[in-house]
Amino acid sequence: MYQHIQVPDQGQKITVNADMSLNVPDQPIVPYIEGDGTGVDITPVMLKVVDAAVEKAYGGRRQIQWMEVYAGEKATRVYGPDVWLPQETLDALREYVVSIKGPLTTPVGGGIRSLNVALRQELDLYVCLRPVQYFKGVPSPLKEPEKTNMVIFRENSEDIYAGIEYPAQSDKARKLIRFLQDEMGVTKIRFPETSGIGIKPVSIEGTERLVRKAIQYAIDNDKPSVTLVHKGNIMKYTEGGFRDWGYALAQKEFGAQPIDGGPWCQFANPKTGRKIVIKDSIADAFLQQILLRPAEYSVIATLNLNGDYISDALAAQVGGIGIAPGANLSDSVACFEATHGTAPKYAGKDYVNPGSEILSAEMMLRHMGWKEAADLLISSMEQAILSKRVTYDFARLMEGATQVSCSGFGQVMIENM
Ligand SMILES: NC(=O)C1=CN([C@@H]2O[C@H](COP(=O)(O)OP(=O)(O)OC[C@H]3O[C@@H](n4cnc5c(N)ncnc54)[C@H](OP(=O)(O)O)[C@@H]3O)[C@@H](O)[C@H]2O)C=CC1
Ligand SMILES: O=C(O)CCC(=O)C(=O)O
Ligand SMILES: [Mg+2]
Repeated sequence: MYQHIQVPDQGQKITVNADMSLNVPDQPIVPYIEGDGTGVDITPVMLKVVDAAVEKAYGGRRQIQWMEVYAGEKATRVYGPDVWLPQETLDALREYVVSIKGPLTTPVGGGIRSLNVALRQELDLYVCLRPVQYFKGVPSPLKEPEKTNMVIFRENSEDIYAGIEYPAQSDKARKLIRFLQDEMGVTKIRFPETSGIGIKPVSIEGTERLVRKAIQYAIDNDKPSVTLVHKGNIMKYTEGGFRDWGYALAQKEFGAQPIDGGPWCQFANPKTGRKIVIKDSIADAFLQQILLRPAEYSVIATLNLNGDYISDALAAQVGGIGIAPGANLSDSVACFEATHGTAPKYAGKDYVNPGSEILSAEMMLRHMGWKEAADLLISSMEQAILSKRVTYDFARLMEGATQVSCSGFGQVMIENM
């Protein structure tokens, strides 16, 4: 029994088998978080468009029973002023296995820590999976945007996102700095009296489980390469560790052999026989190469902060974060969410592109094995874009476009199913 979550009368839970495959009933109960800011605009549109696709694909035989759960500002209205991420929200997301969320606001500087990060950490959703793919007709700053076709595996549970940091001039910052100076012989904190300080944990286990998923994805989807993106020349034992442990895992678990003495290595895809190259790139160079030579990159495995930057940069190459979907995954639980945030200046205006959250739902349907409904979301979005009835973000860059609202774009998609 929940305090504020209303479990739908109809429908059943999705369950997980011992081999981590899913049992998906025809009427699964799927929790959703509306989200802050533009969440109030895009989430209702996503629900409506997904319902229409499921109805069209299965003619009433299948239907999602949506169950609202609360986080962020809405949670504080439902549960009380300081309750941002209620325990029963976490319980429900775990218990119902597959869920979707709108964006949640995190203040800069002080205030609450990120609820998005907290959710990933509490549920150990260690993979942030963000596919970046071009839709025909989308305006892009690149001449050949179709050459950008990558899938980001961003480590979601550690790195500087662990939130171990202390404000400048606080007792804890002073204590930690004194410890570093007195016990660890550190002399290079330039202004010790006024430094805020943060800690960046990166582990062998955390790296291995992420890189394993990235390589398995390359095998399952017949991809030519996995690139480990890091800044290991500077952060040798965290980002450099990630690179070394990633290569070691590829050799140990997938039988990869060094190319020309390494460190790049390769193995034959056991499903197709085609070779998969494991390579690495230093993050700053990588950010220029994805613009200049995007076709050379396919699956990307990277740490939390790099993955955050790279996600938005790659999204821009194929038309922006209006159509950038994502998933947060553990071995059993999945919570889907857009790459973008709450875009507060547009909140409540029925204005922004709901495409990222709809495409996140497309990933969710595919994860559930509801391929026909997922395919309908893709084809109807393609049609909507080709007909140039698009939201402001595309309309301002397209010639001859008709600008539609957030809900209007949902309606155009439904008409195209
Ligand atoms: N997973 C999550 O819940 C995330 C939450 N956040 C949080 O969101 C808040 C705002 O962050 P901010 O840095 O402004 O980043 P946002 O991603 O919210 O917005 C940045 C810009 O991206 C464009 N954009 C965002 N959403 C859409 C959309 N649906 N359709 C079209 N364009 C869009 C807009 O560009 P333009 O101005 O050009 O129109 C917007 O100004 C912060 O509190 C941040 O912490 C951020 C990222 C992820
Ligand atoms: O948690 C936040 O507020 C921002 C997170 C973010 O930018 C991301 O996950 O891409
Ligand atoms: Mg981000």
